[in-house]
Amino acid sequence: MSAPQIVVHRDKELMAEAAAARLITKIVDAQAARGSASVVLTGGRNGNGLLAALAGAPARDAVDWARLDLWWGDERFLPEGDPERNVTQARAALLDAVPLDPARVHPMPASGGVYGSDADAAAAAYASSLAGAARPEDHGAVPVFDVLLLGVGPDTHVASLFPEHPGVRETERMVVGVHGAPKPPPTRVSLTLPAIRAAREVWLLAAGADKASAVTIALSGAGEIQAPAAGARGRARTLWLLDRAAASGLPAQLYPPASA
Ligand SMILES: O=C(O)[C@H](O)[C@@H](O)[C@H](O)[C@H](O)COP(=O)(O)O
Repeated sequence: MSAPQIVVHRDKELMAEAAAARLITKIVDAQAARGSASVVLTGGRNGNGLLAALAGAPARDAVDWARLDLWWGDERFLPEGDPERNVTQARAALLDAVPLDPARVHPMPASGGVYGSDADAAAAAYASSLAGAARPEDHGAVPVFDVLLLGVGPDTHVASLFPEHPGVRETERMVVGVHGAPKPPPTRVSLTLPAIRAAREVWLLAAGADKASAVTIALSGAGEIQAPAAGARGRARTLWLLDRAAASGLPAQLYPPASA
Protein backbone atom coordinates (compact mmCIF):
# COMPACT_ATOMS: atom_id res chain seq x y z
CA MET A 1 0.00 0.00 0.00
CA SER A 2 1.20 3.49 -0.89
CA ALA A 3 2.17 6.08 1.70
CA PRO A 4 -0.07 9.14 1.66
CA GLN A 5 0.93 12.14 -0.44
CA ILE A 6 -0.49 15.50 0.67
CA VAL A 7 -1.33 18.50 -1.50
CA VAL A 8 -2.61 21.65 0.20
CA HIS A 9 -4.57 24.27 -1.70
CA ARG A 10 -5.31 27.88 -0.71
CA ASP A 11 -9.05 27.29 -0.30
CA LYS A 12 -11.80 24.79 -1.05
CA GLU A 13 -12.68 26.33 -4.39
CA LEU A 14 -9.13 26.02 -5.66
CA MET A 15 -8.98 22.50 -4.22
CA ALA A 16 -12.08 21.51 -6.22
CA GLU A 17 -10.75 23.12 -9.42
CA ALA A 18 -7.32 21.52 -9.04
CA ALA A 19 -8.80 18.12 -8.17
CA ALA A 20 -11.07 18.31 -11.20
CA ALA A 21 -8.13 19.13 -13.50
CA ARG A 22 -6.15 16.31 -11.92
CA LEU A 23 -9.03 13.87 -12.47
CA ILE A 24 -9.46 14.89 -16.12
CA THR A 25 -5.78 14.19 -16.72
CA LYS A 26 -5.97 10.84 -14.96
CA ILE A 27 -9.02 9.75 -16.98
CA VAL A 28 -7.50 10.90 -20.29
CA ASP A 29 -4.27 9.04 -19.52
CA ALA A 30 -6.16 5.87 -18.55
CA GLN A 31 -8.26 6.01 -21.71
CA ALA A 32 -5.14 6.50 -23.82
CA ALA A 33 -3.41 3.58 -22.11
CA ARG A 34 -6.27 1.10 -21.73
CA GLY A 35 -9.13 2.35 -23.88
CA SER A 36 -11.37 3.17 -20.94
CA ALA A 37 -11.28 4.53 -17.39
CA SER A 38 -12.99 3.60 -14.14
CA VAL A 39 -13.77 6.11 -11.37
CA VAL A 40 -15.55 5.71 -8.05
CA LEU A 41 -17.52 8.78 -6.94
CA THR A 42 -18.23 9.92 -3.41
CA GLY A 43 -21.02 11.95 -1.85
CA GLY A 44 -20.84 15.08 0.25
CA ARG A 45 -19.93 18.70 -0.34
CA ASN A 46 -16.33 18.14 -1.42
CA GLY A 47 -17.16 15.21 -3.69
CA ASN A 48 -19.94 17.15 -5.38
CA GLY A 49 -17.78 20.28 -5.42
CA LEU A 50 -15.22 18.39 -7.49
CA LEU A 51 -17.90 17.23 -9.92
CA ALA A 52 -19.29 20.75 -10.29
CA ALA A 53 -15.77 22.09 -10.93
CA LEU A 54 -15.26 19.35 -13.52
CA ALA A 55 -18.50 20.32 -15.26
CA GLY A 56 -17.13 23.84 -15.72
CA ALA A 57 -13.55 22.84 -16.58
CA PRO A 58 -12.27 24.03 -19.99
CA ALA A 59 -10.64 20.63 -20.60
CA ARG A 60 -13.80 18.75 -19.63
CA ASP A 61 -14.42 17.26 -23.03
CA ALA A 62 -10.93 15.93 -23.40
CA VAL A 63 -12.55 13.02 -21.57
CA ASP A 64 -14.22 10.42 -23.80
CA TRP A 65 -17.30 10.25 -21.60
CA ALA A 66 -18.68 7.19 -23.42
CA ARG A 67 -15.65 5.16 -22.28
CA LEU A 68 -15.86 5.97 -18.59
CA ASP A 69 -17.16 3.52 -15.97
CA LEU A 70 -18.63 5.24 -12.91
CA TRP A 71 -19.22 3.49 -9.60
CA TRP A 72 -20.09 4.79 -6.13
CA GLY A 73 -18.18 4.41 -2.89
CA ASP A 74 -21.38 4.71 -0.90
CA GLU A 75 -24.99 5.69 -1.16
CA ARG A 76 -27.74 6.76 1.10
CA PHE A 77 -30.36 3.95 1.00
CA LEU A 78 -33.29 6.15 -0.03
CA PRO A 79 -35.93 5.97 -2.77
CA GLU A 80 -34.95 6.51 -6.42
CA GLY A 81 -34.66 10.23 -7.16
CA ASP A 82 -34.44 11.29 -3.53
CA PRO A 83 -32.48 14.59 -3.49
CA GLU A 84 -30.34 13.22 -0.67
CA ARG A 85 -29.02 10.33 -2.75
CA ASN A 86 -25.42 10.71 -3.88
CA VAL A 87 -26.31 9.73 -7.45
CA THR A 88 -29.03 12.39 -7.57
CA GLN A 89 -26.53 15.03 -6.50
CA ALA A 90 -23.85 13.73 -8.89
CA ARG A 91 -26.30 13.91 -11.81
CA ALA A 92 -27.13 17.51 -10.94
CA ALA A 93 -23.46 18.46 -10.50
CA LEU A 94 -22.06 16.83 -13.66
CA LEU A 95 -23.47 13.57 -14.99
CA ASP A 96 -26.54 14.99 -16.71
CA ALA A 97 -24.31 17.45 -18.60
CA VAL A 98 -21.92 14.96 -20.22
CA PRO A 99 -22.52 12.16 -22.79
CA LEU A 100 -21.88 9.13 -20.58
CA ASP A 101 -22.79 5.62 -21.70
CA PRO A 102 -25.67 4.81 -19.32
CA ALA A 103 -24.64 1.15 -19.36
CA ARG A 104 -21.34 2.19 -17.78
CA VAL A 105 -22.87 4.24 -14.95
CA HIS A 106 -23.48 2.01 -11.90
CA PRO A 107 -25.48 3.69 -9.13
CA MET A 108 -25.98 1.73 -5.94
CA PRO A 109 -29.58 0.42 -5.57
CA ALA A 110 -32.28 2.65 -4.13
CA SER A 111 -34.67 1.64 -1.38
CA GLY A 112 -38.20 0.73 -2.41
CA GLY A 113 -36.98 -0.93 -5.61
CA VAL A 114 -36.35 -4.64 -6.22
CA TYR A 115 -34.60 -4.91 -2.83
CA GLY A 116 -37.37 -3.12 -0.94
CA SER A 117 -36.01 -1.91 2.36
CA ASP A 118 -33.25 -4.55 2.50
CA ALA A 119 -29.96 -2.63 2.36
CA ASP A 120 -27.99 -5.84 2.86
CA ALA A 121 -29.57 -7.38 -0.25
CA ALA A 122 -28.84 -4.17 -2.14
CA ALA A 123 -25.22 -4.36 -1.00
CA ALA A 124 -24.93 -7.98 -2.13
CA ALA A 125 -26.36 -7.07 -5.52
CA TYR A 126 -23.84 -4.26 -5.94
CA ALA A 127 -21.03 -6.62 -4.97
CA SER A 128 -22.24 -8.95 -7.75
CA SER A 129 -22.20 -6.09 -10.25
CA LEU A 130 -18.64 -5.27 -9.25
CA ALA A 131 -17.58 -8.91 -9.48
CA GLY A 132 -19.20 -9.15 -12.90
CA ALA A 133 -17.20 -6.15 -14.09
CA ALA A 134 -13.88 -7.46 -12.78
CA ARG A 135 -11.59 -8.75 -15.51
CA PRO A 136 -9.13 -11.66 -15.09
CA GLU A 137 -6.25 -9.19 -14.96
CA ASP A 138 -7.90 -7.44 -12.02
CA HIS A 139 -7.24 -10.51 -9.83
CA GLY A 140 -10.05 -9.67 -7.46
CA ALA A 141 -13.73 -9.29 -6.72
CA VAL A 142 -13.88 -5.72 -8.00
CA PRO A 143 -12.50 -3.99 -11.09
CA VAL A 144 -9.22 -2.14 -10.53
CA PHE A 145 -10.53 1.40 -10.34
CA ASP A 146 -8.24 4.08 -11.78
CA VAL A 147 -9.32 6.63 -9.16
CA LEU A 148 -11.49 6.12 -6.10
CA LEU A 149 -12.68 9.43 -4.61
CA LEU A 150 -13.52 9.81 -0.93
CA GLY A 151 -14.75 12.70 1.13
CA VAL A 152 -13.60 12.66 4.77
CA GLY A 153 -16.01 13.14 7.64
CA PRO A 154 -15.14 15.20 10.74
CA ASP A 155 -15.08 11.87 12.61
CA THR A 156 -12.63 10.45 9.99
CA HIS A 157 -15.30 8.36 8.26
CA VAL A 158 -14.91 7.66 4.55
CA ALA A 159 -17.70 6.36 2.31
CA SER A 160 -20.17 5.07 4.91
CA LEU A 161 -17.51 3.41 7.05
CA PHE A 162 -17.73 4.97 10.49
CA PRO A 163 -15.29 4.63 13.41
CA GLU A 164 -15.79 1.41 15.39
CA HIS A 165 -18.83 0.43 13.27
CA PRO A 166 -19.21 -3.05 11.74
CA GLY A 167 -18.61 -1.84 8.17
CA VAL A 168 -15.07 -0.65 8.84
CA ARG A 169 -14.24 -4.02 10.39
CA GLU A 170 -15.34 -5.98 7.30
CA THR A 171 -12.46 -7.90 5.73
CA GLU A 172 -14.18 -10.28 3.31
CA ARG A 173 -17.16 -8.63 1.63
CA MET A 174 -16.64 -5.81 -0.90
CA VAL A 175 -19.96 -4.05 -0.19
CA VAL A 176 -22.02 -3.89 2.99
CA GLY A 177 -25.33 -2.54 4.18
CA VAL A 178 -24.86 0.11 6.88
CA HIS A 179 -27.39 0.50 9.69
CA GLY A 180 -27.47 3.19 12.32
CA ALA A 181 -24.97 5.45 10.58
CA PRO A 182 -24.10 8.49 12.74
CA LYS A 183 -24.41 10.69 9.65
CA PRO A 184 -28.02 10.76 8.41
CA PRO A 185 -29.64 8.96 6.79
CA PRO A 186 -28.97 6.00 9.06
CA THR A 187 -29.29 3.31 6.39
CA ARG A 188 -26.67 3.20 3.66
CA VAL A 189 -24.73 0.98 1.31
CA SER A 190 -20.94 1.22 1.27
CA LEU A 191 -17.80 -0.22 -0.23
CA THR A 192 -15.56 -1.75 2.44
CA LEU A 193 -11.87 -1.04 3.01
CA PRO A 194 -10.79 -4.13 1.01
CA ALA A 195 -12.77 -2.79 -1.97
CA ILE A 196 -11.37 0.72 -1.51
CA ARG A 197 -7.83 -0.65 -1.34
CA ALA A 198 -8.30 -2.43 -4.69
CA ALA A 199 -8.16 0.95 -6.42
CA ARG A 200 -4.99 2.02 -8.21
CA GLU A 201 -5.32 5.46 -6.68
CA VAL A 202 -7.36 6.67 -3.71
CA TRP A 203 -7.90 10.42 -3.46
CA LEU A 204 -9.25 11.83 -0.19
CA LEU A 205 -10.85 15.27 -0.31
CA ALA A 206 -11.11 17.43 2.81
CA ALA A 207 -11.71 21.15 3.08
CA GLY A 208 -12.62 23.37 5.99
CA ALA A 209 -11.49 23.83 9.57
CA ASP A 210 -14.05 21.27 10.73
CA LYS A 211 -11.92 18.59 9.05
CA ALA A 212 -8.56 19.62 10.55
CA SER A 213 -8.67 17.20 13.47
CA ALA A 214 -9.88 14.30 11.31
CA VAL A 215 -7.07 14.93 8.81
CA THR A 216 -4.46 15.15 11.56
CA ILE A 217 -5.69 12.00 13.30
CA ALA A 218 -5.89 9.98 10.08
CA LEU A 219 -2.40 11.03 8.97
CA SER A 220 -0.76 10.59 12.36
CA GLY A 221 -0.79 6.84 12.56
CA ALA A 222 -4.27 6.15 13.93
CA GLY A 223 -5.69 2.69 13.26
CA GLU A 224 -8.34 2.21 10.60
CA ILE A 225 -11.02 0.98 13.03
CA GLN A 226 -10.79 4.18 15.06
CA ALA A 227 -10.06 6.32 11.97
CA PRO A 228 -11.41 4.72 8.77
CA ALA A 229 -9.73 7.37 6.57
CA ALA A 230 -6.40 5.99 7.76
CA GLY A 231 -7.22 2.71 6.06
CA ALA A 232 -8.10 4.28 2.69
CA ARG A 233 -4.97 3.52 0.69
CA GLY A 234 -4.50 2.97 -3.03
CA ARG A 235 -2.39 0.19 -4.52
CA ALA A 236 -0.21 2.68 -6.38
CA ARG A 237 -1.09 6.04 -4.82
CA THR A 238 -2.90 7.64 -1.89
CA LEU A 239 -3.47 11.35 -2.33
CA TRP A 240 -4.88 13.73 0.27
CA LEU A 241 -6.26 16.86 -1.40
CA LEU A 242 -6.76 19.52 1.27
CA ASP A 243 -7.29 23.19 1.70
CA ARG A 244 -5.19 25.16 4.19
CA ALA A 245 -7.93 25.06 6.82
CA ALA A 246 -8.20 21.28 6.76
CA ALA A 247 -4.39 20.98 6.80
CA SER A 248 -3.98 23.42 9.68
CA GLY A 249 -3.39 20.69 12.26
CA LEU A 250 -0.62 18.98 10.31
CA PRO A 251 3.05 19.60 11.08
CA ALA A 252 4.16 21.96 8.30
CA GLN A 253 7.09 19.74 7.35
CA LEU A 254 4.57 17.04 6.35
CA TYR A 255 3.55 18.77 3.15
CA PRO A 256 4.89 21.18 0.54
CA PRO A 257 3.86 24.85 0.71
CA ALA A 258 0.24 25.42 -0.26
CA SER A 259 -0.33 26.07 -3.95
CA ALA A 260 -0.73 29.71 -4.87
O1 LIG B 1 -22.71 9.73 1.67
C1 LIG B 1 -21.96 10.56 2.19
O2 LIG B 1 -22.31 11.38 3.04
C2 LIG B 1 -20.53 10.66 1.74
O3 LIG B 1 -20.12 9.69 0.91
C3 LIG B 1 -19.63 10.85 2.92
O4 LIG B 1 -18.66 9.86 3.09
C4 LIG B 1 -18.98 12.19 2.71
O5 LIG B 1 -18.03 12.08 1.64
C5 LIG B 1 -18.28 12.69 3.95
O6 LIG B 1 -19.23 12.70 5.00
C6 LIG B 1 -17.72 14.08 3.74
O7 LIG B 1 -18.79 14.93 3.41
P1 LIG B 1 -18.52 16.51 3.17
O8 LIG B 1 -17.54 16.58 2.02
O9 LIG B 1 -19.86 17.09 2.86
O10 LIG B 1 -17.92 17.05 4.44
